[in-house]
Amino acid sequence: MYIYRARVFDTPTNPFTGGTLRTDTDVALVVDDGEIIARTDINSATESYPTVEIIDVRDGILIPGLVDTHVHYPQIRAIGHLGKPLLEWLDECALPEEEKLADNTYAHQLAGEFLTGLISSGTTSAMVFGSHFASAVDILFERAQHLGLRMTAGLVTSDCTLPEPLLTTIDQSLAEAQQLIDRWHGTDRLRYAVTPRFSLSAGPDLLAAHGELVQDRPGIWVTSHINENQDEISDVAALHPEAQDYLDTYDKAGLLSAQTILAHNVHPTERELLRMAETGLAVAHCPTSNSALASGFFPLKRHIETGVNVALGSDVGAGNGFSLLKEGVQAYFMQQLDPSGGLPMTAAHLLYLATSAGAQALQLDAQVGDLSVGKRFDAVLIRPTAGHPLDVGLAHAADDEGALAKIFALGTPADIECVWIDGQQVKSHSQYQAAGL
Ligand SMILES: Nc1nc2[nH]cnc2c(=O)[nH]1
Ligand SMILES: [Zn+2]
Repeated sequence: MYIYRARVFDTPTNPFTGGTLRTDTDVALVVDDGEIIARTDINSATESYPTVEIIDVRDGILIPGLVDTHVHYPQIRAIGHLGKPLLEWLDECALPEEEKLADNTYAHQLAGEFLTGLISSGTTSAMVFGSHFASAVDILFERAQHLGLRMTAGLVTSDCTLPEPLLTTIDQSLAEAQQLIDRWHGTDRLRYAVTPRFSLSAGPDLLAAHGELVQDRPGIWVTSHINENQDEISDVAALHPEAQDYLDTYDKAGLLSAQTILAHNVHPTERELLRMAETGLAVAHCPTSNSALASGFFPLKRHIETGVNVALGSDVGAGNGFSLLKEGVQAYFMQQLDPSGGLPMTAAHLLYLATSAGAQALQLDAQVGDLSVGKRFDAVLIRPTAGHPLDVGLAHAADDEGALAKIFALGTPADIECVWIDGQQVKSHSQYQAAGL
C-alpha cells in the first residue's frame, strides 16, 4: 500500500457535454493492491493509514495513464516516411515492413521496441493492430503480459489485394484466431480483437466468417480502418458492390457493436455516422496520421453532434510517434485549421480524449481513465527536467488549465518521469533499464 501525495489533473466528467477539468494541487491517493481506495487530503490519509509510506510527487503533475485506441505493432520502424498518400504509403512503406514479421526473431525485436514506445510515452492501455502472422501476435501478447499492459489485439487478416505473404484463407485465419483467443483472451489484462486489415483487403466472405466468430464468442473485440482516404473509399466500393457504403461492409458481416473500434473515419456519410451512433462503436481519431498522409480533416463536430464515441489513436507508423500528448495537440490544430469549421477545444478536451474517452471506447472505464476512488492506479507523472521548456512553461502557467495546455504543447516522453499500471511502476527514468523493456 502507498499514499501518493500529488498535484492531479483528470477528467471524470466529459467536457464535450459540459464536464470540466478536475484539478487538485495537493491530494493524497491511497493505493492498495493497485486500487485507489481513498482520495483525500494528506492529514486524513495519514490519520487513516498511519503506517503507510508516502510518495510525494508534488514536484510534478500526475495524470491518468494514456489510452491509445489505434496503434500498429509491426510499424514502429516505418514511422517518419513523408509525402505519400495512404495507398502508396501502404505499398512502399508499411507492408514491406509487415512482411518481415514472418520471422519470429524479428517479431521479438519489434515487440520490445513497440512496447517500449508505448510505455515511455505514458500509454497504459491500447487497442493494438497486430500482425498478419499468428506467431508474431503470440509474441506480442507474451511480452505485453510480462509488462502488464492493458492490451486488446489480434491477428490481422486479409485475403486479397495485398502482397501474397500477407494473405490468408478463411480456414487458416479462423484456426489461428481460435488458438490465440484460447491462449490470450481474458488472460490478465489481455483481450482478443478480430482485426480485418480493411475492407480493401478483406472480401465479404472473410469478413462474414470473422463476424460469425464474434457472434459465437461474445466479449471478443473488433477493430479495423474506415473512410480514411478518397481513393481507398472508391476502391472499397468497387470490391464490395453488395454494400451500400464502407461501414456497411462491416455491418453486413456482423462486425459492429459497442466492442468495435474503427480508425480514421475522416470522410463519413451522414448515414454512416447515424449507424455508428446506433451501434455504440467508437472511432479512433488519429490526427498526426491524417496530417502525414494528407487524409483530410476529421469531422469531430459531426461525430459529437451525432453521438458517435471518439477517442485518440497514434496510428504508428503513419502517425509520427507514440505520444498521445502530441496527438492531442495535433487534434486541436486540425480543428483550428479545418476550413469547413472545426470544433474549438480546450486542454480539458484533449486530456479527456487521451484518457477517459479511450477508456470508454475500450470499455475499461470502470477500471481506468481517471484517478477516482475505485479505479486502478494507471498513472503518468509529468516531471520535466529543470530549465527545460515544459518546466519553464509550467512555472509560468497562469492556472491549472494553462498548465495542462503547456503539457500538451510542450510535453514529450522525456518529460514523463514515471508510469504506473495497476499500481506497478513500469517506467521511471532511473529504473528504466531495470524494467526489462
Ligand atoms: N493508416 C493506415 N491505414 C490503413 N488502412 C489499412 N491498413 C492501414 C495502415 O496500416 N495504416
Ligand atoms: Zn491504422
